[in-house]
Amino acid sequence: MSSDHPTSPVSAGDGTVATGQNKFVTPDNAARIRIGRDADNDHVLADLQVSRHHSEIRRAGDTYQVVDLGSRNGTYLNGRQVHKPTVIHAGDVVSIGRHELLFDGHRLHDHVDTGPASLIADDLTVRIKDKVLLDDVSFALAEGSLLALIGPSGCGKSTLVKALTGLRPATQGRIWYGGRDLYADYAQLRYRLGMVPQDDVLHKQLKVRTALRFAAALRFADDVPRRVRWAKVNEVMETMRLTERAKQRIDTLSGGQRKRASVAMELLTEPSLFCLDEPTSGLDPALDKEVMQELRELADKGKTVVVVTHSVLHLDYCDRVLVMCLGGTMGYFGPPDQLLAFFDAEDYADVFTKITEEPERWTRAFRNSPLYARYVSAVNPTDRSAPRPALAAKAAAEAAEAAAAAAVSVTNHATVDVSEAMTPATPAANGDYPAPTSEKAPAITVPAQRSGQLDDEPTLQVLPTAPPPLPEQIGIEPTLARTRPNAPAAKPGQANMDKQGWRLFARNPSAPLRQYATLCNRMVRVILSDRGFALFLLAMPLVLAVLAYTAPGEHGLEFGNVSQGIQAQQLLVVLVTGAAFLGTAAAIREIVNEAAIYRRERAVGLSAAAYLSSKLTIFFLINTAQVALFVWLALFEGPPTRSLVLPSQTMEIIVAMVAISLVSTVLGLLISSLAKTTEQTTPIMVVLVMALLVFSGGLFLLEGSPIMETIAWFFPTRWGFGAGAQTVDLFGMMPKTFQDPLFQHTPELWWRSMIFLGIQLAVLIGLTRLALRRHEPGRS
Ligand SMILES: Nc1ncnc2c1ncn2[C@@H]1O[C@H](COP(=O)(O)OP(=O)(O)OP(=O)(O)O)[C@@H](O)[C@H]1O
Repeated sequence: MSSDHPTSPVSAGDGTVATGQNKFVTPDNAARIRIGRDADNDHVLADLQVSRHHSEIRRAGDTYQVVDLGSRNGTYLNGRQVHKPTVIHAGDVVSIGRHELLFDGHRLHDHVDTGPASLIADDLTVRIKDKVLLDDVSFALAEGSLLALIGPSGCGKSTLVKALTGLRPATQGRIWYGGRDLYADYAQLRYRLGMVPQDDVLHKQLKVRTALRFAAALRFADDVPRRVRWAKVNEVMETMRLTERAKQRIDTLSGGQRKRASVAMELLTEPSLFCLDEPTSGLDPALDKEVMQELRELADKGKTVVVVTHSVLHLDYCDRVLVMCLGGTMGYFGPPDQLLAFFDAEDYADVFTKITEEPERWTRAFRNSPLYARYVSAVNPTDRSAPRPALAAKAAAEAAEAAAAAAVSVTNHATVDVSEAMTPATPAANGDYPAPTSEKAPAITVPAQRSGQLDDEPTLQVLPTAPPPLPEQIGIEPTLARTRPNAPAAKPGQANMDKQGWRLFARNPSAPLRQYATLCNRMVRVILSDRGFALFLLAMPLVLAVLAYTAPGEHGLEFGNVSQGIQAQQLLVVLVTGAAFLGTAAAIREIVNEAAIYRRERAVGLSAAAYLSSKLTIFFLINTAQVALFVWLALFEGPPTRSLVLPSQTMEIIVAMVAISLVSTVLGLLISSLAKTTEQTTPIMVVLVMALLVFSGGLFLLEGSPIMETIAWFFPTRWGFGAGAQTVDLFGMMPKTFQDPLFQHTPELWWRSMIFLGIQLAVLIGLTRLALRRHEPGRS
């Protein structure tokens, strides 16, 4: 690219020119263009996912570099996040929020994705070990289409939705989203996808408005003011007709309202593609119809909507229906009004019977049908026999016209009707199904160009719209990626997710810190909203303290003779067990309970470190208070006679017990992130608390049994019990045959016990962070 490109005389005095919603800059010498949401940027992007000062394009000698300014949602170059100043080349696409800036060597052409995006599934196959869950599924959807996915239970509908949204990428095949490889560019494109899974992704204990406000705080750039976020929340509630329910708890909403709340949450980020997994399950027919109507409205507003449904009553609202057969194959893809004729069925029950009884036959029948040729092969990017070039040429001509028109009047998009691609198939030769009578003709939206001043532009500019699209970009064709040779492909079965982690934290600590504060706040609100759980947390230490008083003897942990030693040992066992129980009980369900929420929020930019830190902080505070109360009450009448390190004997015991409970909390969180269901956690907890008790060394002597002693090293109760025993000098009270050298009353041993607990804590936190990766989107 040349640096001697002429500078433009078209700018206003301040170097900016207003052009509709956008303005473009003509900086003198084009040394730098700052891009962001604030009005003081050279190029302003009105998008709540864009930070106030988001990125810069800087000149560096004869080249230009893109630099992220520590934005919350990142700057992407050809779909990969930019972590350091990176040189841009002609044809590169810099993406910021919903904006795509195409660099032509001199200028950046700004195209905003306001919704419409086409979708092509190309030969999607999902295998888990030897099992094929999805088998060669291919189809194309024009923007603004509504697709219903139907089929018998277990045929792979959810699997397909997970593949389409990158939650569990296909092990083979690709998805082209608006012409871009979804898996390769997933780190950036995931913000454009809306996904409403079967499980609710809002905390049901919260009120609708509160839950949506938290969702907005976690999704928008960290510097978006609260009033702007709240206004957006009000807007999406209005759109989904939830304003009257704003103060109602989500668990008191009807099924349909709950789904609307989930859709409202997704609308916050204005995604282009919406996938909903059984939003109508459990709803009565009226609500079912209502939800389908709403999805139709969304599609009419330009969103591409994919809905999994068991209900076939309202399929006529859809543009396309995909019938799946057991084994994950396609039994039908096409307009709803040709479906029954294709299956030669009277009703949908007949269709389900046929595909359940003879899935292979119907898979084959569809493969060989003109419907397949028309709706699948014709737009399948791998099928070179398809009549694509003609379509592309026609669309290219229309696009050129559209671009010329846009040169005069500035618009964000021009719409070119390429409905030919989507017109119904002609009747089959064998007359198996009738010719369609009516058909929506989805329009393919083409970015238009603002021109007029282009000839005299300065060296570096941002233009508010895109250049004339390449022919392949016009139809539902996956070729934008081909124009970007730098774009890395995704590995099979994976979607490219950039790791932000510490690098982002170092550049912009406010973003993850803001998330951390929001998550802590939300966790407290969720706990307080669940009165039963809050009372349980408060009652547990009281109940345990009462139980501690059932231990025989009146001397508590006082130093004394052998009989007092036995009493002290028994009381310490109660304290250690109580502390371990308090630690694990609350934490063990936490992550598995909200795994669906975590997965969804990770997909829209939640920091895993912020998430885990918030859990640790709140649980540590709760556990510390609980254990301190429990131990203080239990030792009210019998504190230890002497201490080792701290001035207060009781405090020293409390510190040891708190340490046990914190390590147990993290152990609970680790198990919670590994568990598949909440039900699994209860038996695991019972076994875990038993093991913590056995390996504490309080029930019987571990010394002298090397295997037991070695295993005990890995249990926090071993070191916590040891620290308590050292404080009370259990070694000094017990007869020789019951003396464990670990229990000697020395400060060195006490510190050693605490250091071991600290190491266990750190290791378990690391393991929990790793285990959380199981819930990451973009992994198979
Ligand atoms: N992680 C997995 N490992 C092995 N098999 C799996 C896994 N996930 C799903 N399956 C299997 O893949 C098949 C398709 O599952 P999927 O959930 O996609 O079906 P579905 O059509 O959505 O079913 P339903 O209508 O009952 O929700 C089922 O047989 C299921 O048991």
